[in-house]
Amino acid sequence: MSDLTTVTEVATLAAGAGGLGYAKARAPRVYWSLVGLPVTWGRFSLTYRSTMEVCGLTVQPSGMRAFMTRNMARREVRPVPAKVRRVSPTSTGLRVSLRLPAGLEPADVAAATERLRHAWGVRSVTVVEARPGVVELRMTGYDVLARVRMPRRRKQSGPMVVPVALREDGTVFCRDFRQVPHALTLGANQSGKSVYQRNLIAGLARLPVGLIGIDCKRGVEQTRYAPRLSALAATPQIASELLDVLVGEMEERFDLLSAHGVSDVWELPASVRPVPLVVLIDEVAELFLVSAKKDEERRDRMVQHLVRLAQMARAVGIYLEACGQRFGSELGKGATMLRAQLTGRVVHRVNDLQTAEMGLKDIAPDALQAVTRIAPNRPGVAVAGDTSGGWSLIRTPEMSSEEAVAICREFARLTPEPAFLKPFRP
Ligand SMILES: Nc1ncnc2c1ncn2[C@@H]1O[C@H](COP(=O)(O)OP(=O)(O)OP(=O)(O)O)[C@@H](O)[C@H]1O
Repeated sequence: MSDLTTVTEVATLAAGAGGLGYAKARAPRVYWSLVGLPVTWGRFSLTYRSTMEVCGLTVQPSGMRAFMTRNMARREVRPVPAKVRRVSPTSTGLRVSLRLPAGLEPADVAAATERLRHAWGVRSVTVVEARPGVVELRMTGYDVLARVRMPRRRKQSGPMVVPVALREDGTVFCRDFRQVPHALTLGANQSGKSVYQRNLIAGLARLPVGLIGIDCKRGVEQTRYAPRLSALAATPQIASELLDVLVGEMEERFDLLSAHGVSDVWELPASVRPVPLVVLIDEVAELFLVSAKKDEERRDRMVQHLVRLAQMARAVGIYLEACGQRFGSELGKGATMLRAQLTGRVVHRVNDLQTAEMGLKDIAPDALQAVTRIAPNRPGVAVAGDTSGGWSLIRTPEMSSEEAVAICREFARLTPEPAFLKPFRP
């Protein structure tokens, strides 16, 4: 929908069917730009000082400043709030950069976000520390996760960065494989895991990377992405052989690094750098489960290979992206060790607190409550955490499997076909 159409739509909705309230519900983004933004900006400017004062976000002025105010300016001495450095409107809200006075810290502002949200009548307020002494207040004017629309223009911020979802504060959540090489996505049935994977695959498909699928549910999820997959394992037996080959490839890549005297694949000249590989594992628990005693040896070997890849393969440009309903120690030997290496975590709605703990307790314990509050009628909403202890509420844009398949077909020419993966071509 073009902006012009949307503006016209708002006007029509407002005029015809129930006024601005109706328009607000049907086209919140345009309603925000036309009505919400000027109102909120005005309210913010007029009440900033008093709001900060009642929210306890002020400090006593220094002795000199109090003296000057009292004796030179002949004004009443009032507590000092953070200095507003910049106010910038966005398509989803308002961003305010604040210089904190001595005596206030970002945690003080973060603790007052609920009060600020009500005072300025916005949907959410998030605090981000921009640098020491400066924080950014990110306000959203409406529920941006109700119907996710990713910004049309996006900056490519790295060779392995894929935008996959929108955060509650209106910013884009990206999966950056170089920063967080391995990740785990958890969630109950119908919680939105497949749509998350589709967004990820659609983003990766556009990049010069090799995609390797491991889908032991006979390939029901991943076979459709075959045009863009360099390899696919649809049974535990083939997955085991594929992991053997990947570990061999990792060792060869380490030899290449040492021959060039570097410790990371990205330090190699582009002409000799091997293509980055992303291993997408659907329903990771399937790799751990065995139905007969004779399969145990294969399972142990496979888990051992996965743990080795997770521990070392980042340096040689091999990344793991695992997905499943649960991933606990009950899966057996190696499960906890592997999970500890999958440091990027995205947890959708889960059936019990224990599953949420498997995903987030070791990296962002504060986020557990947020996971348990995800409503069943909001598939695709998830908590994304990482090892920095930070977390955010995200939601993927809805994407059908046909759309993802079409993108894989469109970018099929980018599919690398290295010789060592030939036996596993889908
Ligand atoms: N971000 C989203 N926005 C809107 N609808 C979504 C979103 N994510 C998922 N859905 C819808 O929720 C339903 C379940 O999604 P999905 O198939 O991704 O769940 P799942 O966790 O993979 O389920 P299962 O484990 O049963 O395969 C689908 O109908 C899908 O269209």
